Amino acid sequence: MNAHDVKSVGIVGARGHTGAELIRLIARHPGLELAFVSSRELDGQRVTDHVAEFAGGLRYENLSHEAVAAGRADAVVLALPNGKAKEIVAAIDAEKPDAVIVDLSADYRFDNAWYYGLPELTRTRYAGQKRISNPGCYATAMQLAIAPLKDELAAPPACFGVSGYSGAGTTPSDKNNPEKLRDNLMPYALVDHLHEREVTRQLGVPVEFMPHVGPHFRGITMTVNLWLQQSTNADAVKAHYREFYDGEPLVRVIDEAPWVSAIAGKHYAEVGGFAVAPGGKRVVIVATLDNLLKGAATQALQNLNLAFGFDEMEAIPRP
Ligand SMILES: NC(=O)C1=CN([C@@H]2O[C@H](COP(=O)(O)OP(=O)(O)OC[C@H]3O[C@@H](n4cnc5c(N)ncnc54)[C@H](OP(=O)(O)O)[C@@H]3O)[C@@H](O)[C@H]2O)C=CC1
Ligand SMILES: CC(=O)N[C@@H](CCC(=O)OP(=O)(O)O)C(=O)O
Repeated sequence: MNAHDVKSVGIVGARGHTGAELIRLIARHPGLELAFVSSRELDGQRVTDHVAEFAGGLRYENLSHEAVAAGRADAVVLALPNGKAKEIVAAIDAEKPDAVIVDLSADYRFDNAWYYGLPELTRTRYAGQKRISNPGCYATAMQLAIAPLKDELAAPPACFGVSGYSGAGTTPSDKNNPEKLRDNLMPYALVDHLHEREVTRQLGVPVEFMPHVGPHFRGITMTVNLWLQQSTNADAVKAHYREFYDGEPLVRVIDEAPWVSAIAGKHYAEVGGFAVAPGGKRVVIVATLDNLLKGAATQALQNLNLAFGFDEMEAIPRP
């Protein structure tokens, strides 16, 4: 890769869990470099002191929206909590409309002007859009589990999800308090979670989602109960999923129900289980993924690679 092909990326909210993962991924990418990393709390501190995989003298900066927009980045990744993107997007729209923006929050997932980037399911809709909304972590797991059967459904899929507590970010709450989570499983937002609406909108079929947070740090287990119109058997369902995800390095279809401990720190999702109830119309499928990687940073890198014309898997370790 020639030096002039190297694209620069700025990260806003770079102290957070997903921002740190993205710094690690960009550090190993031959075609990307970091232009800036913005954080209020870490202003002035060296990135190497927080992300060991990063080499170089770059320091975190507390940048205003205007400074972000005026920065030299070809792409800006927003890794801010929900509800914080609008003003910064407006500043970039005004100053540098051709810059790519990848937003990790939920703020643009319902906006038709933005490309929704779940590559395995939506990449054929990518047509050079510069505004990219990165899917939610649970929403990624649900869509990967349901999409191959979405046209066969007889009822809304019921999705039981359990997330590690890194899914709740770094702002202190019960959901990321290891003391309160010890020996515990915390149900929350049992109807109308944002990801329920996100998946319903993206797949075009209603889904029912019941989230929980557990005592582990990273990784999601999504167990999905699907009622089908026609009866089937486990071998047929497995074969259908293998064919649907054939050639997808970041979706591994396995026979058994996957364990979350196996995908923590991994870039791919696993989909398996494929239990079929007597009668053949009720199927249970389990998907696991690392919420910080395929559920966030790895997916953001797939989207950046797509936007810059790199191989979609560039710098993403293969299974
Ligand atoms: N965690 C996960 O598993 C996933 C998260 N996401 C989404 O990605 C985004 C980032 O998530 P995550 O990395 O977990 O978040 P964190 O809470 O870990 O980090 C958020 C970052 O944004 C900065 N920030 C700027 N403004 C605010 C503010 N008003 N309140 C709090 N923090 C602020 C933080 O502080 P500072 O400025 O001091 O650096 C920090 O750098 C969120 O929208 C989240 O919903 C999506 C998929 C998965
Ligand atoms: C355990 C936990 O709290 N998880 C978060 C989801 C994290 C995520 O993907 O959130 P966004 O849709 O906000 O990007 C939640 O349920 O809100």
